[in-house]
Amino acid sequence: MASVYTYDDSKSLAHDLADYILSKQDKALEKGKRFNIAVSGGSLLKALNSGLIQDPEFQKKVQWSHWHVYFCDERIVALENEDSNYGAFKKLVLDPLLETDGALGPTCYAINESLVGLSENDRLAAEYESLLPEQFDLILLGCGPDGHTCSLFPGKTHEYLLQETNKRVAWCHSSPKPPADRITFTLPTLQSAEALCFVAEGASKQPILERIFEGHDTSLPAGLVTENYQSCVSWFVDQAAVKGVSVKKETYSKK
Ligand SMILES: O=C1O[C@H](COP(=O)(O)O)[C@@H](O)[C@H](O)[C@H]1O
Repeated sequence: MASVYTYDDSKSLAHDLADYILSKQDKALEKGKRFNIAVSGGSLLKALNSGLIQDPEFQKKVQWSHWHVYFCDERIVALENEDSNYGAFKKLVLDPLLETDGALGPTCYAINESLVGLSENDRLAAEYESLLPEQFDLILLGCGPDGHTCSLFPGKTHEYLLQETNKRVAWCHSSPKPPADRITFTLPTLQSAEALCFVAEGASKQPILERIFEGHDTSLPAGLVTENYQSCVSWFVDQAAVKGVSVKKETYSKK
């Protein structure tokens, strides 16, 4: 079963999330020199800023120079565009890190910006796929109010993304949430990860979490991932996101 950890406020959620991420970092570095992590965009990044950058307990424990950071999905826009997930990660994690004394940053894998706007989106996805490690130690996921995760959207129009069995990264066109063109990890990439971790906060997520946890709704990509890969899935949520939802809430224990 997926683990669901619930918090009263964003700060304590971010604290335990950072602890969880570091337990995966340490486990990966016991085996080798790299921590292969993929991050999503959106609200998750604020939690990373709070837990990994601002929280004094963790600042010194993050071994950034061993981190290899990939993006679960990316909007096909210039990296400086305000819609870029890399751009948002830079603003909330990389730039603040520069202000931290002596900290070496992670290695980040962004899309090939020179292909943006050239109608070469399949190539852009394939190039990004060629950068991926064989397996991720951890993939950090968001969940949109419509139940999307990465840029895997619910509904017939985007079913082709969930049906993808060969490609590890696919081009998502006509995204219901702008911008329209994106690339996204596919289910095989998520399935092969050591650990998958969702973060969802706020009352706007409650109706969809009810469908995921109570309804076990696999028509929603976030629900499908939760149901199919249960044992390696964790959710960090706040009270507002699961208000009135019947789900077994666990207490996170420090690893
Ligand atoms: O469009 C996207 O949305 C999801 C969810 O974002 P949130 O702000 O509702 O948490 C995000 O995980 C994904 O990376 C992003 O491209």
